[in-house]
Amino acid sequence: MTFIALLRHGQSQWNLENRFTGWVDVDLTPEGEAQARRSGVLLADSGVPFDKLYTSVQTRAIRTGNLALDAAKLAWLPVERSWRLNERHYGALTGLNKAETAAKHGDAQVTVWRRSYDVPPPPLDGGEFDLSNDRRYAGVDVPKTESLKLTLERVLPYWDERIAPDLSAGKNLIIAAHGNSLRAIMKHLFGVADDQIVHVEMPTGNPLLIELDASLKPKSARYLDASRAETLPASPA
Ligand SMILES: O=C(O)[C@H](O)COP(=O)(O)O
Repeated sequence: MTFIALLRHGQSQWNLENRFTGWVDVDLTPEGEAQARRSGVLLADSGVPFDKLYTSVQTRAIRTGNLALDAAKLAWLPVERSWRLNERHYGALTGLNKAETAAKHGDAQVTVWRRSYDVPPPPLDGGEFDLSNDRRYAGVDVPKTESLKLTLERVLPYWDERIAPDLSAGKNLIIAAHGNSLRAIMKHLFGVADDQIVHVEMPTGNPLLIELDASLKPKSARYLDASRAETLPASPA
């Protein structure tokens, strides 16, 4: 049996301020750092011998992974990072306050932008949150906006080429990433229907430990901090 732990970064400064973040490189709050350390203790307590950490190239996920590994006494684990595990790009919503945006455009529209499968927010048109010249993205066609579908379409090649082969080889993995890149992975793993993914949420800093069978289908799944768990997809495919 093989295990994968999906770990959304701990609370970030813009989680705290309730702002759309996406690809902006916002750091953890002290509470987020504590959640990351606590995640490491929970991962160690699970008894799973983890072999490798995957992260995005965003500071909040990188630091969450590092703090969790430190707390689990696993700072020696190999780490691989990819922009393909980045948060979904929030387009022109980036930087805006979520409650103010709902007051302006209505809750229904904001739910479509935040949780629908294939409706991207309006595109970002330059400005301070345009990261196309950030050297960490050299050679990457930095998106101007992404739906969850577009996010899954750029996560999946990395899953197929790097992550799935490790799992098939029997490696137990931790993926430290983001609410929506991890929702994309959950959709893929659990076979969640397009119109049901709206109901899937992932809490910050709470590892979701999934046991996979030989064909990489979930056999069981549980949040390691049960007191902050979200509902899991109804029936694993
Ligand atoms: O990018 C963000 O704003 C958050 O990390 C995820 O936000 P969401 O819950 O609005 O998808």
